[in-house]
Amino acid sequence: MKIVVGSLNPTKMDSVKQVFTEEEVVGMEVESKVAAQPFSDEETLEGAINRARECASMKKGSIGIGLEGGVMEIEDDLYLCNWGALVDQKENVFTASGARIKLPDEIKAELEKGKELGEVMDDYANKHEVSKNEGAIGVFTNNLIQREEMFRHVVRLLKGQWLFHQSQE
Ligand SMILES: O=P(O)(O)OP(=O)(O)OP(=O)(O)OC[C@H]1O[C@@H](n2cnc3c(O)ncnc32)[C@H](O)[C@@H]1O
Ligand SMILES: [Mg+2]
Repeated sequence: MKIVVGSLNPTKMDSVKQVFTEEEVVGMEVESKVAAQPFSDEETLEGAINRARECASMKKGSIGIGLEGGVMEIEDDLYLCNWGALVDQKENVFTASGARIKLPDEIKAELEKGKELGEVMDDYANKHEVSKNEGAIGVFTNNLIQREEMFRHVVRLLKGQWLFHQSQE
């Protein structure tokens, strides 16, 4: 069985490979069909589902996985949010979200100017491609939780729900 991941970002690809160890995992760039920087849970989830659906439809018999990063507001605070979706061969859709942390107000201010978090984080941390490495979650947790580990948890939640569904059939 083939797993198609809707991204070439190594944190996303590696997280799926860590969870689906027996399967062939391939990545492809697909459209999330939402803003490059989603600004709510709903929009981030929609991006993940769109990616997963497109991947699942690419090759018959394969499973599609979409992972999407975004931010969402709770009162005046902005939180990092991440969503994942798995679409199986029968077009069943499973969804799960990742851990969230509050972003500093200075990051919020930059995002409100219309910048993408990836770009803001590179400037903030004075690093290159934070989003493909530890991620914002890594920077702001002193690397205790990095982006790949956070996505790995999401992918495990997806795989587990899919396995449970299969066990009920
Ligand atoms: O190639 P894709 O799969 O699109 O990978 P991406 O890094 O762009 O990731 P997303 O589209 O899922 O995330 C939307 C935006 O938020 C950024 N982002 C999300 N989570 C992040 C994190 O933990 N650290 C840094 N940037 C993050 C990301 O770089 C994008 O600008
Ligand atoms: Mg992106």
